[in-house]
Amino acid sequence: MPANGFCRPARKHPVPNPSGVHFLAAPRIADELVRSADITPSDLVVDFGAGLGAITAPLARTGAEILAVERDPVFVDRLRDRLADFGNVRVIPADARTFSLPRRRFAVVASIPYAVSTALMRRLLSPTASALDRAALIVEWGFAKRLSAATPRDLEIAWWAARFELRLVRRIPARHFSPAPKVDSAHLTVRRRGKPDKLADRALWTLLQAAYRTPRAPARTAVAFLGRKPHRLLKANGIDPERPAATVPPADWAALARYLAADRGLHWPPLPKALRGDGR
Ligand SMILES: C[S@@+](CC[C@H](N)C(=O)[O-])C[C@H]1O[C@@H](n2cnc3c(N)ncnc32)[C@H](O)[C@@H]1O
Repeated sequence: MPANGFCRPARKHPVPNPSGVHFLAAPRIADELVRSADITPSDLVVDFGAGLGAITAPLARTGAEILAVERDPVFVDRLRDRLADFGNVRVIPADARTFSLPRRRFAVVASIPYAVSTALMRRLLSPTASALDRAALIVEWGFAKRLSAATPRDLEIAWWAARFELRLVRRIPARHFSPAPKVDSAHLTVRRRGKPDKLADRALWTLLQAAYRTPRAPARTAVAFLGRKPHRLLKANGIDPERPAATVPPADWAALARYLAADRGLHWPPLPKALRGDGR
């Protein structure tokens, strides 16, 4: 392994790359990514699409327990050779879309393949039973913009953003990958907001459904079904009652849901199965 532990595409022994994989070729960016996830030796971290280890290697040096998931058997072999000296890294030949997610609290640090970004985010962020705590990801620029927009464009992203802080850290120009892709990427961080609360999650889903059913209608109409005084309720929770429902920050809906979950006079329908499961 090179002294800095980074895995650039090897020039002397080229790896077949028929699928046009874009390897990260900027060690500084991999370091920043790992640093932004605050990884400590007690963490369990998954690197999805580990490739030749550009991110796995700096992750290994944190001393955390690392699961490096990679679908391509050629990369799996190269990765195993390269990281053989690290007892804290397990290279797992698997598809990120079906790999069994850890049951205990975990973090993800990865440059995830563009083609599976949505499927992976759905597995990590949608189920209330997901044990994901935080993530630092390299994703396609447009995807990062959609996820971190102040006004989520649909119910699914609002559900993610209400329970996780989704922050666009910086743009990563295409030239930092080899071969360079057509579009730029982004460093995106994900952090769970507060502790999971089953009843508050049910309240949140009900509120978001109401808000995104008529996204341009004032927020007060979205909460009218509760049978509480909408103006007073929203104002007391820092939400402008006249604001279009879909422009209310997802974190504000989450705070309102926690407040309402304490109201024993209200009953919340169970979550759909896809939102309850643990993504496994
Ligand atoms: C963008 S490259 C990133 C490689 C490496 N992490 C890096 O930063 O240089 C994506 C990697 O994901 C792998 N991959 C693609 N689809 C996958 C899937 N469904 N499950 C697991 N790995 C996948 C590819 O083989 C490739 O190694």
